[in-house]
Amino acid sequence: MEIAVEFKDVTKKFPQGVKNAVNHVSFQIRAGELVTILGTSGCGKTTLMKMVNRLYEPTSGEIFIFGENIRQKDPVKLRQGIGYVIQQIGLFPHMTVAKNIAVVPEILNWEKESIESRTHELLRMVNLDPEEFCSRYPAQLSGGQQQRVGLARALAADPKIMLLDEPFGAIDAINRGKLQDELLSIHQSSQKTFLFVTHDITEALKLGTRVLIMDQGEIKQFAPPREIVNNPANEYVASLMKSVVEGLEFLK
Ligand SMILES: Nc1ncnc2c1ncn2[C@@H]1O[C@H](COP(=O)(O)OP(=O)(O)OP(=O)(O)O)[C@@H](O)[C@H]1O
Repeated sequence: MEIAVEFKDVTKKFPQGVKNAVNHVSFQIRAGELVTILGTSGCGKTTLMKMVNRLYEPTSGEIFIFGENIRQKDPVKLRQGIGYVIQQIGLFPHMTVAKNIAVVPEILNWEKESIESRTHELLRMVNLDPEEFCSRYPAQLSGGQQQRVGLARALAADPKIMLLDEPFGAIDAINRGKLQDELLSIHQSSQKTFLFVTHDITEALKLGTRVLIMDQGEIKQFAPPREIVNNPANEYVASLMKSVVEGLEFLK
């Protein structure tokens, strides 16, 4: 099986940081996996993710994407091939929904007709009617709709890898559940490799083909959800899983 993302002994220390934000981390992600990265606030999830598209550079260690050392790639070109969705969305406020989605295809000089048909296809994929939404501006959308457009924009140029950093963090529980289901079906139909950061244990277990659990910059377990639940590798993972069950204790 092809390896999409590989970290080899990667460490990141920020100049002001006392400890390493990411501490000697090694792992491999196979093409087509949806890996959720789970851990409490400050454990290094975002730092790990931002090294994949070179928003941060590792202090030491090497990162490979489809076998290529990303240090040898132009960061701008690298990012054009990697979709990126964050909680704060970052849609361009002065551009319509259609223009927002078309940003990368336009940079890549796609034909006008291809851009238009791709925009419509993507809006349908994230359950927004193109007729209704193409010409709206971000301020005229709900938070959940904005997040859907953010997802469509990240998918626009058909990247092989998608990075999602707490993309549904600010969405209410009902819409969050719907977006999770849509993400699962997009993942299943697209064959892309997804890395999805969350601090929500249920979300990590629901979405991940494998879950990468971090604590204090280190990997505590990297395994399929069922194995994490049935065979936690250590006390830390066991206590995380216990907290999910205990969260439902009040129902008794
Ligand atoms: N630019 C920075 N400069 C200095 N320290 C940083 C910087 N960014 C993050 N850190 C530190 O690195 C550690 C890991 O941060 P990171 O943002 O990766 O955590 P996280 O797991 O994504 O947390 P959260 O769930 O709260 O977003 C934290 O201790 C944080 O304070």
